[in-house]
Amino acid sequence: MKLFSAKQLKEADQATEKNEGITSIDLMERAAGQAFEWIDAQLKGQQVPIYIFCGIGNNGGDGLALGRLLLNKKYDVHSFVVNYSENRSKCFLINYDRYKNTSKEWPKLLKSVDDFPDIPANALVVDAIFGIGLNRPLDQWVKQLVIHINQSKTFTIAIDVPSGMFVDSATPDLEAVIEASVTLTFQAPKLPFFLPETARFSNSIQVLNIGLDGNYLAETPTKAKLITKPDVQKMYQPRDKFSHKGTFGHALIVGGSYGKMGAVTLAVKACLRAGAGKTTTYIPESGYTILQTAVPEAMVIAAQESKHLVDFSVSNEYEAIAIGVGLGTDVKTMKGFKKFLETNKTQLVLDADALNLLAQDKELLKLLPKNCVLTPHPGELERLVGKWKNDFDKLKKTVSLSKSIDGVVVIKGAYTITVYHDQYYINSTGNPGMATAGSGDVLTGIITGLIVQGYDVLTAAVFGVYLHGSTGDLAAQQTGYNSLIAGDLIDFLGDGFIHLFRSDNVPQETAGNNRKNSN
Ligand SMILES: NC(=O)C1=CN([C@@H]2O[C@H](COP(=O)(O)OP(=O)(O)OC[C@H]3O[C@@H](n4cnc5c(N)ncnc54)[C@H](O)[C@@H]3O)[C@@H](O)[C@H]2O)[C@H](O)CC1
Ligand SMILES: [K+]
Repeated sequence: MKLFSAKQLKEADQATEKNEGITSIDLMERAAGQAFEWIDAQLKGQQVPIYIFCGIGNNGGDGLALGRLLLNKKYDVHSFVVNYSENRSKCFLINYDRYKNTSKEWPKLLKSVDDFPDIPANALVVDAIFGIGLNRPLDQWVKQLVIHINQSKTFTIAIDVPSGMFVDSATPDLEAVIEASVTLTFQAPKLPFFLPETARFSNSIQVLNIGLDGNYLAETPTKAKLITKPDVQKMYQPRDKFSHKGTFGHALIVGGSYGKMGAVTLAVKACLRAGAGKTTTYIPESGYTILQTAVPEAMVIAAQESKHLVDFSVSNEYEAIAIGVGLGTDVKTMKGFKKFLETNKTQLVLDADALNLLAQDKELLKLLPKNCVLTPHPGELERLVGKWKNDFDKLKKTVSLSKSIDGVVVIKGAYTITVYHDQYYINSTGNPGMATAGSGDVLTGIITGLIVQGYDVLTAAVFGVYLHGSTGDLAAQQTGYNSLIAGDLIDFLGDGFIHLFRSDNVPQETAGNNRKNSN
């Protein structure tokens, strides 16, 4: 699903008006009508005081049109115009008149803190102060109004975006943003709904289709995409009946150190479950028995050194090498790692301590082969690219890193973002249960397993991240969040694949039953 910028949404707006022969006021009526339908379907006529705060632009116009529709359906509506400027938009003014013709009670004008109404605890608040047109910090008194609404702790519905949130750049003041209970957003979600600093303001997103021009939406490329099930269904490569294990590649997992062999165990198991034809691990000698016992399906090459890897001389028979899980950052390991990078030509997935070694000596980044995949969590990313000022700056820095290595960078988090050059692929699956030791090792294994099967690195990263998250969601239905452990992600990976082509409406019990049947 494409995430359009504010500028693109305005262009889509114009294309719709031109191609459908409608005016912007018709489009606003459509948007407000959709918001009305949604709210009416929840309230079903229930009488609660509805407090609508409208700005003076088109977001405010939406709010007034919505207020009129609610009044027509005999809801108890109280409207306020937040008079932050004299530059009222045309569509706002038309809806202002229409509102006055519907209601005996005119919207109350708010001009300063003194005008703020008390908001009853049982009120439903509608935030239509600012939408995608916000382009500078809020005036002090408008910020106070936002704080006043947030402090009311009432159920708050944001129209299009929570007011105060910037769509295409960093939100300058995180205290001046509406904390929406639900965000009714038009046509497509907006990028900051998924970024760590701002996601909490747009809890529970409902996308309302207002029928913007289909051609414009289809043909306009966006920097950011939200990756959902239909996107990954297209990525899946079905298996040929006459395929054999050689068809699906050979992966090498390099890592492990004394006390951290579990990381390699998890990665190699995940790699096999993701579908790699063959896997080999290259580990310090002390891990030999552990690996052979824990994963009989994997081959093991034990290095001479017992506790840390020092020498990384591996053959070039693999389609991809994952390096870093449980590796450690011993000085001798660093030396060997550098030597390995100087000669290696195989596709790489770099995680954990391999990223920490790269961060210790950034010159090593120049030795990476084209099209490698880096999977940092925010701490590892910061060590690689330096401190960022905000989420947009973080993306910018990650884009630079991706371009400089000509590879893929996966920023792990609640909404994992895969960055390739200046494209962002935002993942929509996963849950807080996955914040557990070893979860990242499993992801490394999945991505590597997909690459060796023939998925290109970008697809392997985007698809792998989605699968990792959806598998976590399926696992959590059985374990709950607290009890989910990384090994569960491996156990449920098969369900993750099967679920790709199953209806989303499968009840949780059915998913659970299927799992039991398959065991
Ligand atoms: N195509 C669509 O997506 C549709 C969008 N609709 C709604 O329209 C808004 C966007 O409306 P717009 O008038 O462009 O902007 P806002 O209402 O968000 O803001 C009003 C106006 O205020 C000025 N401004 C910006 N920052 C500040 C500030 N800090 N203080 C004071 N004034 C400020 C700026 O000039 C803005 O233009 C969209 O979100 C939807 O809700 C349509 O209804 C349907 C089609
Ligand atoms: K809003």
